[in-house]
Amino acid sequence: MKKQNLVVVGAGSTYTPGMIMSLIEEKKNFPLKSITFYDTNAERQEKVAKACEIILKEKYPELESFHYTISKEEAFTDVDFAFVQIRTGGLAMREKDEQIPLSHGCVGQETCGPGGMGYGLRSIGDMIQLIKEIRQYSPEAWILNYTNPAAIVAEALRRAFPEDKKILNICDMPAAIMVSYASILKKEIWDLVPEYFGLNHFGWFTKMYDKEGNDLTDEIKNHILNKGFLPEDSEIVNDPSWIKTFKQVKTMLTDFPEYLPNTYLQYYLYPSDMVSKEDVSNTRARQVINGREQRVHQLCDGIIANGTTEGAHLEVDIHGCYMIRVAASLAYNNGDIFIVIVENNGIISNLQDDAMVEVPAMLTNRGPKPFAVGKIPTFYKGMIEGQLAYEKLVVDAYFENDYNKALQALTLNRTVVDAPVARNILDDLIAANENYWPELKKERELATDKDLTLV
Ligand SMILES: NC(=O)c1ccc[n+]([C@@H]2O[C@H](COP(=O)([O-])OP(=O)(O)OC[C@H]3O[C@@H](n4cnc5c(N)ncnc54)[C@H](O)[C@@H]3O)[C@@H](O)[C@H]2O)c1
Ligand SMILES: O=P(O)(O)OC[C@H]1O[C@H](O[C@H]2[C@H](O)[C@@H](O)[C@@H](O)O[C@@H]2CO)[C@H](O)[C@@H](O)[C@@H]1O
Ligand SMILES: [Mn+2]
Repeated sequence: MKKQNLVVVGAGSTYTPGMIMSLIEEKKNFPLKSITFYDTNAERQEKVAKACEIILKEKYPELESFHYTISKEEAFTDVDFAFVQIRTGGLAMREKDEQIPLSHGCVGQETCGPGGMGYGLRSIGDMIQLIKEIRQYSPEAWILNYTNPAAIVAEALRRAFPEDKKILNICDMPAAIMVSYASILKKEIWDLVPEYFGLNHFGWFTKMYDKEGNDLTDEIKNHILNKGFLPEDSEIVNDPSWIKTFKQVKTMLTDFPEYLPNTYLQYYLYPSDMVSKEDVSNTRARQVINGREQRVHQLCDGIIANGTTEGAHLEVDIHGCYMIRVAASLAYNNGDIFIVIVENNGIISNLQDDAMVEVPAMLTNRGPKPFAVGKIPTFYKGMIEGQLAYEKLVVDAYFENDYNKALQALTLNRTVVDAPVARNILDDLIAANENYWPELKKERELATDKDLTLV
């Protein structure tokens, strides 16, 4: 088995120690020659990197090289895989994405609704720049992106790099949900074969099988309806916010019993309820700053101070394992099935071809080979088309510097709907993102630009 050279981009992320533990756990499936960390924030990366260096020395002695850098050339030269997990604007801007819509009575969430637009218009530019730079130094590398909002980033990358078939956008949410299904069924997640369709953070499981082909869907549904639903992945099992979110699956399944919903649908199906339960001074970003970020930084500080992982609470999580198994299937032509984000091209036959959809695909060294979904029923088609139009308009707004497209996007979003509210939120987001967003011009300014170009 050829050993891989991996670069982790955005290595100062709170997910990196979990990713390293998962790489250690999965070393037989995805053996590595080298790991390089890259981040624009040297200090944030160094803390995580120094701890990971100790973890790797103890638990991955066969790894030939580990180093961290802020030089793109050093980081991106001759890599086989790039795992990209950046957060433009950091958690501080995430907090604004959540607070601004809430202050107008709308859902305040990282990837859903106006917050997703705020985050998307920040992520796109950095992501395009990074892909160009990775390609400059490693034209053949697989680029696995899980930078959020994955739906908007995937659409932007589809447009910016139409010929590049080695960029794959992925989300871990379907896998985290499957960990809970596996627990209900007393099986391993890797024994399950899903049928699923939708957009990122906006989809449904239609069926769940085991590898022998037994249909387990009703067993899962009955369990959820009778006993409820809880997170089981180590990263979120004890997190009150995730527990609340998973519990909502029972409500969604009771109201819409046909398919098993992605947890993120709660924001689109019950927006008023979600808003009424939020505290604007303690949104999810604040909880993460005081929770996961602090915990990960303390963990790293402890390992660095002791010079050993002894006594450190280190865990493997589904986020890391999922990304790594996806990479392994691409690298070694395993043909395993994973839910990933790909261009529709007829997979969902009654949805436009150029939608970036989230569906199961067989992953080979030629890329993802998605399975046909066929026609989807009216309710899901309607929901998806509204959300898709929103996502496409956000990306239009980015590439065309068009204020009106952004306004149309927010007005279409199920979590907003009301045009004056959309305008107020948009104007506040523009003010908050002045250092990050492209300039959005109103119709009159765009028309003047056009006239000047013609002259
Ligand atoms: N797709 C999924 O299902 C999934 C799951 C988990 C996390 N995520 C995403 O992973 C990312 C990381 O999340 P986090 O909470 O750990 O954030 P974080 O802020 O802790 O880490 C992100 C890191 O990226 C760095 N960074 C920012 N811009 C950069 C750039 N242009 N180049 C290189 N590095 C840059 C930051 O300095 C930081 O160290 C986010 O985009 C998050 O939404 C996605
Ligand atoms: O609010 P956060 O920062 O805790 O989570 C936001 C992310 O939520 C999903 O990822 C889950 C993942 O599904 C689970 O397996 C585990 O690893 O925790 C993650 C969150 O902590 C979602 O898929 C991501 O896109 C979000 O970034
Ligand atoms: Mn996700």
